[in-house]
Amino acid sequence: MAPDRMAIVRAQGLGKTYRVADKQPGLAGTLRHFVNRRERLIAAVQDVSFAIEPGEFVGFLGANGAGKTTTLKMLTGLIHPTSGTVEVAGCQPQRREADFLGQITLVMGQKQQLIWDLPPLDSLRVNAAVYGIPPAESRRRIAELAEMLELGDELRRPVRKLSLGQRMKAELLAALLHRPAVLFLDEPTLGLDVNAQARVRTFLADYNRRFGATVLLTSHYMADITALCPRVLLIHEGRLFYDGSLETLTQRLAPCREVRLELHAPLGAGAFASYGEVEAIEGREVRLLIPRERLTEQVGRLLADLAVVDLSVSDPPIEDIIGRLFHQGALA
Ligand SMILES: Nc1ncnc2c1ncn2[C@@H]1O[C@H](COP(=O)(O)OP(=O)(O)OP(=O)(O)O)[C@@H](O)[C@H]1O
Repeated sequence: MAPDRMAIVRAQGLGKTYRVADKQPGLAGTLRHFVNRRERLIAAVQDVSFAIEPGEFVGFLGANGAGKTTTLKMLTGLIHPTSGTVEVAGCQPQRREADFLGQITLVMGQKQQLIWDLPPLDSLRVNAAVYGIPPAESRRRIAELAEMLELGDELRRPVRKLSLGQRMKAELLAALLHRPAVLFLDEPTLGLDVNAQARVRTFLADYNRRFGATVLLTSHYMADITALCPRVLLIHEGRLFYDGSLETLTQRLAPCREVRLELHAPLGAGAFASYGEVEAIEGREVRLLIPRERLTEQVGRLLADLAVVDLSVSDPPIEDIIGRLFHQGALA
């Protein structure tokens, strides 16, 4: 890849190999390991190169264990690369210098920084002090972000009393108080209900537009990616497989939608063969994959031909799409 002078995030030949103890379970295994220590190497990320320009909103896709979190940890300096180089906002992340930390933020859907028993406002005051933001400026930023996030009184209630969606919005506020130029977001909508997901999404789009922030986002929800990310990076078994527009990727991925049916009575898989590909049958519930261009026609036929109690259409989970893609060898 040609070096890109404009890039705010740049990875060049990035790799990470973990060393793990190769120990058999049980006491005998522990003793054997004690006298004959054996290690196994896991190449979590291999030779990954990409460059992201300021203000871009990039989706980072890959199946479970593909290497996304490991890459994000290297980009934020939490772990050192085994090979290659990383540069973010002109800094080397692994040095964890104050200048670097002031320019980035990392939000992990499964982890929280807000203190459970305190209202978010208390944690926000601590964050403001840590980043050296003067009180008046910090109040102004909190008010601005709270308005964008539709947060009010929730900031005065202990975190443990907030809903998951309110908690995630407060987490985002805390993560953005220091106005980072680069946002690394790892599953920020994980477990949220559909409405809360949509609100977080709207906020992230507004934030990116208003502050020109650069965002690298991982999500298992295809809707997050399609709503926010014109460009995607796709990683598979630690290697970068695709870097380009989401549109082109979607055309390469099986362009199917998932149709869920509830029937009056169970039917065998053969009954659905002419409508689409059967993903799963559980009693009276059936999931089918139908190519987008034939969706209207096939749904019409299903409703006309079968005793359907309920029907819904959605994007198949991103995991399924990517899993199928590699299974079919479309990119491999
Ligand atoms: N600390 C660690 N020690 C050893 N192996 C690890 C460690 N962290 C991750 N791995 C392994 O490295 C590989 C990549 O993991 P990583 O967490 O980066 O994937 P991911 O794409 O983020 O997956 P997920 O979507 O499940 O979070 C996996 O095989 C994982 O088991």
